[in-house]
Amino acid sequence: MKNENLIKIRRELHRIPELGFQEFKTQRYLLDYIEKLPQEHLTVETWETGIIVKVEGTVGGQTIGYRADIDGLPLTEETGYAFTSDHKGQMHACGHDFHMTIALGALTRLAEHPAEHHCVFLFQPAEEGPGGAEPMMQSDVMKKFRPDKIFALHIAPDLPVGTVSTKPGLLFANTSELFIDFSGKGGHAAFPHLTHDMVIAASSFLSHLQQIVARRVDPLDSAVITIGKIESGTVQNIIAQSARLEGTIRTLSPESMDSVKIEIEKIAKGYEIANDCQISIDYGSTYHQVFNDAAAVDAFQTLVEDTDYTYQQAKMAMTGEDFGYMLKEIPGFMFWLGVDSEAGLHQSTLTPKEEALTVGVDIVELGLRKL
Ligand SMILES: CC(=O)N[C@@H](CCC[C@H](N)C(=O)O)C(=O)O
Repeated sequence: MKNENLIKIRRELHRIPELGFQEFKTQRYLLDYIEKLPQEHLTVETWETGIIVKVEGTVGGQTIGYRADIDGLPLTEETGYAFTSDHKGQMHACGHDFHMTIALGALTRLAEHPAEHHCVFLFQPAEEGPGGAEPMMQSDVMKKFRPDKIFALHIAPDLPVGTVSTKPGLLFANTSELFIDFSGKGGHAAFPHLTHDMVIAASSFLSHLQQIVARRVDPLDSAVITIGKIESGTVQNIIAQSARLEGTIRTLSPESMDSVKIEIEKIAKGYEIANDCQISIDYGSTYHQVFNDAAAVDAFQTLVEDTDYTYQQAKMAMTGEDFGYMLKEIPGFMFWLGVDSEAGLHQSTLTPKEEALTVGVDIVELGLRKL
């Protein structure tokens, strides 16, 4: 398939970003495309808003899987693209439009010329949250199509087009969402001593959270606590009776995740006493770390080095990916695909270079045929 066809698909998908488990138009778009491919070797099934496509091999034997995530983010796009999101406040700001297009490109090639072994394409919902990989793994449809090896890619804005990058072992962090609700006595702005101000409680709690990373986590280990959203108050002259912090925790090991959570809970107990308030903590969804199989990465590196594309050793990143749940059960790996964008992931101005689409299709096809 020519890059211009891939660009057309990417732009059409870019217009219709949808949040986790609401990817109805996206699923329809993907199914419409898949239905137009040669069907002789294909089996297509849906799971929730996701899709699984099996391409029967000409000989049989092992099954290799490729996973593409399909959801968008709650972010207002500011790219200035002519094909900007039709869905106000939602955007493909993490490259899932690329991931899906590349999967369709590779699927097209495989449907036309199947590999000797079987291949499975997983179009997975809800990577950004609440997480589609874990329930998809446990589904009956996955039991039927379960691959023996699996891989996936993620766009990398900081890498040039033509470069792919990964590493054996730990690639991405353990994650846990973090929702903290504060509730206390509000009142008149002029009489603070008669209230317990939840704006003050939540904002100092927020700063205190950073002390966990600075003083409770071994400096040779690593953790991130990010609060991405604060909500509190109704008007400038009422002391707020409630506040909410929304964020995420990232650690390099599941054990550090447990200790960070214990520290957060300890601080919360202290704040409840000091601010005469109630604090409730909800950890939302958690993702298992992305741990790449060393032998699979080694084989991938050899394959890529045999092409005109560049293989680069990656560093660990504090990104999360629910693909980690698939890798927990099936050997495989995730890799970065260079897309050279000045703006990074989760930014409203993310503009990955579309020349990277063909690179992605070439590499995914290679992996599916040769791994
Ligand atoms: C690749 C990527 O950006 N993934 C997301 C995964 C988010 C998981 C969850 N909603 C959380 O925020 O903890 C990321 O933010 O790393």
